[in-house]
Amino acid sequence: MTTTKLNPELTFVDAKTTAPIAPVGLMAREKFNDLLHIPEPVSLLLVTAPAGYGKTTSIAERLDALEARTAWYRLEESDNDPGRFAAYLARTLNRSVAPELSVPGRLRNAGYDSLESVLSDLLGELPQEEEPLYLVLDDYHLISNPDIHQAMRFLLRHLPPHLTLVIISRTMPPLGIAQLRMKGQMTEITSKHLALDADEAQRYLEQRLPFEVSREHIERAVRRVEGWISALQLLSASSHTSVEFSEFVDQLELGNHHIFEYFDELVGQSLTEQQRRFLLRTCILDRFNAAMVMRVMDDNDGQSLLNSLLAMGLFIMPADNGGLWFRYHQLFAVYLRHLLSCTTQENQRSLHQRATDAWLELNHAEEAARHAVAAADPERIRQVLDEHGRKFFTEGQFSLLQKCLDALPQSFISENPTFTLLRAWVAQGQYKFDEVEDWLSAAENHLKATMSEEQQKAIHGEFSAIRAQVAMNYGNGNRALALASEAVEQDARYLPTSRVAAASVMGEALFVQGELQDALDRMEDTEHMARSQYAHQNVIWALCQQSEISVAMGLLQKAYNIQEKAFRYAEENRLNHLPILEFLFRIRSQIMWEWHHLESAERCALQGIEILEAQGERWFVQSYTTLAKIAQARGRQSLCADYITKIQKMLAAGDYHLDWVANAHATMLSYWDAVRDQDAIQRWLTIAPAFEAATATNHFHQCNGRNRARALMSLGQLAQAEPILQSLREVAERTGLKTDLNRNHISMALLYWQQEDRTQALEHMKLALELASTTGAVGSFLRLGKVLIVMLKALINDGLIEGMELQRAERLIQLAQQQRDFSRAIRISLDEAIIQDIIDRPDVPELIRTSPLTRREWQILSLIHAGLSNDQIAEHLKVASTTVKTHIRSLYQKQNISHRSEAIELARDLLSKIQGE
Ligand SMILES: Nc1ncnc2c1ncn2[C@@H]1O[C@H](COP(=O)(O)OP(=O)(O)OP(=O)(O)O)[C@@H](O)[C@H]1O
Repeated sequence: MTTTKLNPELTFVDAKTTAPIAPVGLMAREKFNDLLHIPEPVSLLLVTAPAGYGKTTSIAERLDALEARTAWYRLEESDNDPGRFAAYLARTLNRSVAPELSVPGRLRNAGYDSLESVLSDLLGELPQEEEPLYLVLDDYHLISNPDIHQAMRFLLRHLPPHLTLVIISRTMPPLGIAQLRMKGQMTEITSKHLALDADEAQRYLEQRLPFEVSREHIERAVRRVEGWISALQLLSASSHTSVEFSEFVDQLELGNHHIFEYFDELVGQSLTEQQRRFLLRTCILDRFNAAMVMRVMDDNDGQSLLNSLLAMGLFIMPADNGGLWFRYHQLFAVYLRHLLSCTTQENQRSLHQRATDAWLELNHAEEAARHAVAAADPERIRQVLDEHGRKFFTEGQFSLLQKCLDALPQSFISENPTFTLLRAWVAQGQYKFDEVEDWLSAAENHLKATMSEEQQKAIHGEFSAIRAQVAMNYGNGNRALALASEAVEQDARYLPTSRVAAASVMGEALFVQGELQDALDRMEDTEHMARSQYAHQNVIWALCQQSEISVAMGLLQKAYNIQEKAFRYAEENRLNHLPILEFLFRIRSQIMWEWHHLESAERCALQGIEILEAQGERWFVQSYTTLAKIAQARGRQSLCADYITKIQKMLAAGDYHLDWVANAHATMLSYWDAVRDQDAIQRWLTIAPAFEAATATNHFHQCNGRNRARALMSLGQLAQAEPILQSLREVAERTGLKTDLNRNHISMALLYWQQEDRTQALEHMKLALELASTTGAVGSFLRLGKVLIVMLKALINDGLIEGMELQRAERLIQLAQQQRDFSRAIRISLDEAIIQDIIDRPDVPELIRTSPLTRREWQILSLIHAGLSNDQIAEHLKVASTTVKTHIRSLYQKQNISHRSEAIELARDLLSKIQGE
């Protein structure tokens, strides 16, 4: 404790003892209410996070919003002087809560011997009220004087119950935090809490950006900046269009000049040589602890080195719950790696080699593999793969495996059956089927000379499993079944999951051939085999396949339950980061879309994107397809258009399975139909995948066929569409593809409606509604747009449905009314059912009731509204132009109309009442 007397001569700066001024566009952060508004006030509220994380602003905003009594003291370096510290502390209490304090006067005159005696007097003089008081010490990391720390510890020991000390700091203050934490006397707010989540970021950005940004881009931005508000501020100030926005976000991975400058200032000159070396050497690591630091730094006291860095308040974040592992903030890591690349002081390759060895010593194979790859060190890669390659595979670490295998010389692979199998499976997973065969043949040639016949037979069996998978992907079910049956008989010697894989292919082949029950049984067996081998990837895959088969059978609830099982398995085995999980999220989002739970569908699609982010955009086709469907269902045209453009580009650039392609095409066609882009539909027809009714024994061939029919329907070529739908229906009925049957009936209802065959249209709609009782389909109905309302109303008015179907129809009408269409013109026709509905409404214009129109006049009104000329109307109704004119005259007279525009207005008004627009 200091011995000099504390009686400073000061001219006070008022801003230091005033709460900060709120920035323009201050965003409320209600999520802190629970932490701040606790019934029993704690002694210490500790707010720690790196610079610019919103510590000061958030706490000021919340304390103000909660109308808490506060005293602020904003610290600077110069406040390390105890006299100055005491004077400002007394002043802030004096100004904010206790105008009668004698301490400031005594400090000025006689002075005090110690900070503790100042604090004792202050505590004694504070009003003893019950109302909570928050004493905020902002920027406490600037305090380095041990006397002040000691005084604060004294204060914490003697705080009255109504007083909470709020410490805002970039570093952990040395105030005996561990004890307070154990005693439950403190609340902590860290970067984890301060980081903006996607909802907050959306609110924050929407306020600042003059253009619309998709949720997907917002989530990506939040992930890249880890919710760091200052980076989001920079992002919003730097982007003027949504394209600039996403470019800025993408660029962050490579580095951003402004952010580098910010870090330059932050790190500044304050580093010792050893600390600098520490930063450069550890920035290549995804995470580190004291032991790791010791190894990469060749230092025998890793802990104290780590502590000295943590005390600097840099962007070092906790990487586990135990507080032993740390990592750099992603943007800070990019900055440090940039510095590393600009220096010759360190040899990056040897850093990575050292890291490989260190991780292997700690038995962290994945990290070891990543560093061995970064070091481009084949021997080390071989070592990692020898020990852990199979585990990477069963766990589904395909992209890591690929990187390892890419870095190995070809000969390393062909001489090793396990490496060859890994290589070939990875290639097949990336749809590089030709490469699969190349790898397998190369190994067979090589191994012929060195292996016994018995060994070769074993290898052949395992190779057959992968050849079966390739045959499957080429759509050759029979060959796949033959090869898989061979493989399933063979014990797996080189890759433990070969038999599981073969069993899975058999299930898939049966599925594709429309043998749904057998396929399901097979996939259940596969799941059990995979479980017994802890082959996580295969377990999830088998469950996803079971879910897909159940969807095909029309059992969407069952499919949902199977997905739940898969999610549980993933959670129990901590697999949430595995790429295969994207498959699970994707099929979950498809069910959610069908059930019209658009928010959940969107959430799942976005989670899929997050999981596959590191693998590259090529894999987002399916997620983008779902997002486009959701955008369409929400009537968000430009967003939907963006996704459609992206999907088109991706399909043009890559080779995808028909399942993905057909699904994407369905969405593209639906979009073009909604915006009436007939040229696009026409063009699509010229390049559309071939369709053969005989092969439509699975959902993707069914979807592909339906796409063709829907395209023809959009172009008015109804007669050509009809036989396609008929054949799809027949195959779906025969094989039990209930979901497809449901969708086929919906399409057929539309087809016959367009052909003005009301009876057939309604019959198919009725069948579709009946099937929907088990499928729960909603999305497929709503895709029809507003015409659905007319058909359903006709069904109801004609008394053709009752019970469950009636209820479903009413619900669908409601949803279709709420749905926003892209097209400005309302496209439904004034069918009898709709006309009746209009006449029955209390809010229709009087003349509609008093001078009723004939059926023909209604038809003509509808066609005028659709934008047809008199000649076109005559042609459409197959009557003479003069007849049309006569009807129009009568219609105008009855409704007291003199211009065509008034007729259009009248029709729009009437239809809008029915459609909910
Ligand atoms: N709730 C909010 N609404 C609007 N802007 C905010 C909000 N929170 C923080 N900001 C802005 O973010 C930036 C950083 O906030 P702030 O200064 O509070 O961070 P900090 O963590 O206290 O930083 P430092 O450690 O540098 O003191 C500021 O420009 C601030 O205006």
